[in-house]
Amino acid sequence: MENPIILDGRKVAQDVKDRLKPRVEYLKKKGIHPCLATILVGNNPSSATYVRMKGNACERLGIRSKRIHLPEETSTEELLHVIHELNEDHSVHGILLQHPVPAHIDERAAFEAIHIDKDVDGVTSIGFGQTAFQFGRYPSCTPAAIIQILDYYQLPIEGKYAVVVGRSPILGKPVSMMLLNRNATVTTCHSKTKNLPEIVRQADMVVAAVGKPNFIKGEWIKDGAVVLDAGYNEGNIGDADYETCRPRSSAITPVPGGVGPVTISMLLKHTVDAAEAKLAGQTRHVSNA
Ligand SMILES: NC(=O)C1=CN([C@@H]2O[C@H](COP(=O)(O)OP(=O)(O)OC[C@H]3O[C@@H](n4cnc5c(N)ncnc54)[C@H](OP(=O)(O)O)[C@@H]3O)[C@@H](O)[C@H]2O)C=CC1
Ligand SMILES: Nc1nc(=O)c2c([nH]1)NC[C@@H]1CN(c3ccc(C(=O)N[C@@H](CCC(=O)O)C(=O)O)cc3)C=[N+]21
Repeated sequence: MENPIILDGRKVAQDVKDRLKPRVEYLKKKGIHPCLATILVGNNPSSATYVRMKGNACERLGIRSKRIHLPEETSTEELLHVIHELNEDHSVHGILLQHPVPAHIDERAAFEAIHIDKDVDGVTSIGFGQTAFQFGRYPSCTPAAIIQILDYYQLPIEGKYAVVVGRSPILGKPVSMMLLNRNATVTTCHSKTKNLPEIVRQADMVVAAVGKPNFIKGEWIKDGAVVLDAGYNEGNIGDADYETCRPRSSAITPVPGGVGPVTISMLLKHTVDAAEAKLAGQTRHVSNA
């Protein structure tokens, strides 16, 4: 392929945010100030950066951000307590617990503690199940971002063979479900997959969600495939080797400026959705508490 479409995540994110602005204004007029609580545990500098970016993006759009930073030595019980308090706090509409938390904490237990109405990042098992069954409100933000990019550029999903490399609970697994729900034929690969390059070579659409810099090679990419790189590694490096993948693809997300900014815009969208659901009084009917 001579001139692949460079899928401009900043443009997609701006479009999402522009459409949120009037909704935020309306909520405020009705006396509801949308609010996202972010929880950062420990001192991982890149996690701190992402959480700061999320909080700042909220505030730029007029969404309140309640930023909670807990020390590295926080116990699972202490973290659960903080989450329970946020569940009860009527001024908070969404809760984002930044992954990963320090290893001594039971991250799954912490995710599960988030009330389904406030699970704007689709991290609970109920949120995931609802995403898979197509009736839930908030899918995980990065998978939602990938779908948003495809739709913005009107790249068809139905009937395509999608290969997802990675199966984590908030990225590889849910994006596989979402692509399946859009009638793609999906293969999900992981660290025990044999012949990964051969599988990727069949794909019309490749989602890179591995967490290893430049892991997906250009030689694995079928001519004209669409490459969606969710990877975000030290030094702004994606999981797909951009220089070799780009010339073979028909469309590709760069890093930075691809999936990342759209992920943040989806988080804002889900927070506004949650505030609106509260205004409409819907949330009392859906509960995992
Ligand atoms: N842009 C954004 O908004 C976001 C970006 N990210 C980025 O996406 C990437 C993935 O994140 P995340 O899903 O949380 O990472 P995880 O580490 O949780 O998962 C990585 C997945 O990749 C698989 N994997 C590891 N090595 C190989 C291999 N050699 N061959 C095939 N599969 C392999 C693992 O397999 P197994 O299950 O067998 O261990 C696992 O399923 C990271 O770069 C992260 O920074 C993440 C979230 C949001
Ligand atoms: N519960 C949870 N949900 C997440 O969605 C989540 C998480 N935990 N843990 C960590 C990863 C990482 N992540 C990023 C989001 C945006 C950018 C982003 O916007 N990056 C900009 C660059 C920003 C810059 O560094 O200047 C870009 O790609 O253009 C990057 C990474 C979300 N994550």
